[in-house]
Amino acid sequence: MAPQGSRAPLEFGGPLGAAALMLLLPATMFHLLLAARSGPARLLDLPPYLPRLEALWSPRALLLWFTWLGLQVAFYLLPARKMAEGQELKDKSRLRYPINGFQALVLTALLVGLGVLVGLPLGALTEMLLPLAFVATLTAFVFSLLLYLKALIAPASALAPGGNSGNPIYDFFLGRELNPRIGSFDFKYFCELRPGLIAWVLINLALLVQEAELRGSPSLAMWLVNGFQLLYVGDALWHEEAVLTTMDITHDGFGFMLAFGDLVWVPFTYSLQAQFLLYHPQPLELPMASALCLMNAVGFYIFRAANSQKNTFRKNPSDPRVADLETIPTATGRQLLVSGWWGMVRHPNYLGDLIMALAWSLPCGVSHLLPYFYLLYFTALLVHREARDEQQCLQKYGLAWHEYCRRVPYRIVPYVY
Ligand SMILES: NC(=O)C1=CN([C@@H]2O[C@H](COP(=O)(O)OP(=O)(O)OC[C@H]3O[C@@H](n4cnc5c(N)ncnc54)[C@H](OP(=O)(O)O)[C@@H]3O)[C@@H](O)[C@H]2O)C=CC1
Ligand SMILES: CC(C)CCC[C@@H](C)[C@H]1CC=C2C3=C(CC[C@@]21C)[C@@]1(C)CC[C@H](O)C(C)(C)[C@@H]1CC3
Repeated sequence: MAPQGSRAPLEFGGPLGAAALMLLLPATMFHLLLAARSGPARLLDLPPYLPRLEALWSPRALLLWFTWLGLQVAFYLLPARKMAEGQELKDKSRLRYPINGFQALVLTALLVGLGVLVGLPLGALTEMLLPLAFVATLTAFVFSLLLYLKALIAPASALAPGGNSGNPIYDFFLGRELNPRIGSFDFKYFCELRPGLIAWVLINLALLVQEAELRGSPSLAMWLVNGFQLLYVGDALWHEEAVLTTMDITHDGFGFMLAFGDLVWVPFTYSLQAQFLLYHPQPLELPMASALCLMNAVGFYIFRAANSQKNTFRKNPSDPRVADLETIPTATGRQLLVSGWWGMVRHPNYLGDLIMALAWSLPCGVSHLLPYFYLLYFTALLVHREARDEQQCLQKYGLAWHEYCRRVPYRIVPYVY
């Protein structure tokens, strides 16, 4: 049952928008997978061909996918170096989460390395991307249905503010329960980082290995894309605790949007640049490669410094690294930073992330739009996310938020937006 009197305004275009997204997102992903391996590799053309069911359905892919999920569950259940507490919930309690995502990345790397040493054909994974994406999509639908049903028996205090409109399509998409768990196993926290992000870099690596098999050695562009994205994923898992304060964990329910986004969209579309490079090798000279390394480093520096500054401040405002920063008090007792990174624009971390997104696409040259899909999608996602966050902050902080917006007028790009 939805909690009475607490209906949140509908997001994502309501039930119609949610239904459209549930069709459009998988369709877009399959289009990208097919276009990347087609000769013309055109983002805006109709799909080069429609795959037959035999090309999509493979029991081997199903087995591989469930083995992958099982492996990551096993790594999640291993003893963690630290247990972190999440944000305070409606009933004033706090959930505890294991911090062992980076350990899962290292263990996966060791296992895959061992596999390759004994003859595992890692490059062959690139031939299975289509059936893997298909079984992963089916899994995401079934999983979201189970989450929806589980939420029917959850107490009102466990429900998310957004996904309880009473419309089944909308609630299925957005997710009804905030932190669905069985015992201490937290489904949303588990899915947010590990299976999708680690699969992303593993797919990238398989594409690099396949390129080496086809052409004798991996191209410089492929090395760059692999290196940049591995840094991003390694950083996310190293700073795993920070995910506990993102809106995905604190605000959004766990439904199709995040289940599909985390488990399917991330590994199969975020690896698009490496997929494109395998089928469309691009020349890249050393001076250009150095410039792209610099661009990625600048983006990463802004992204990491801004995120760490906010996390340090939220954990302990008197920490010497942030104690001198100027702040605005709010009625909630919390403060808002108005100097340092958060005094430049209201989302400096998004700016850094966008600069990195550009550095990941440029190694693919400028002859095709396809490798720029991530940059285009990500810009739209962050602009929309920024607007959602703004709404939530306005509700939380009221006048203090208005004051912050007056003092820091630009959202993401100084003097532009
Ligand atoms: N690669 C990808 O696909 C994606 C990456 N990201 C990345 O994830 C990271 C996290 O992003 P996201 O969860 O959207 O949001 P943020 O990390 O930007 O967090 C927003 C929250 O920060 C707090 N805040 C805002 N302004 C201030 C301030 N001036 N002083 C102190 N606290 C402030 C508010 O929460 P409160 O006050 O309650 O603490 C606000 O709700 C970003 O780096 C983003 O780029 C995000 C989405 C997708
Ligand atoms: C396509 C759908 C409409 C929306 C799906 C969105 C999801 C793919 C993203 C929502 C927030 C995300 C975050 C990351 C990955 C993408 C999703 C799941 C993130 C884990 C990437 C790595 C970063 O360092 C991070 C800050 C940990 C990110 C957190 C948010």
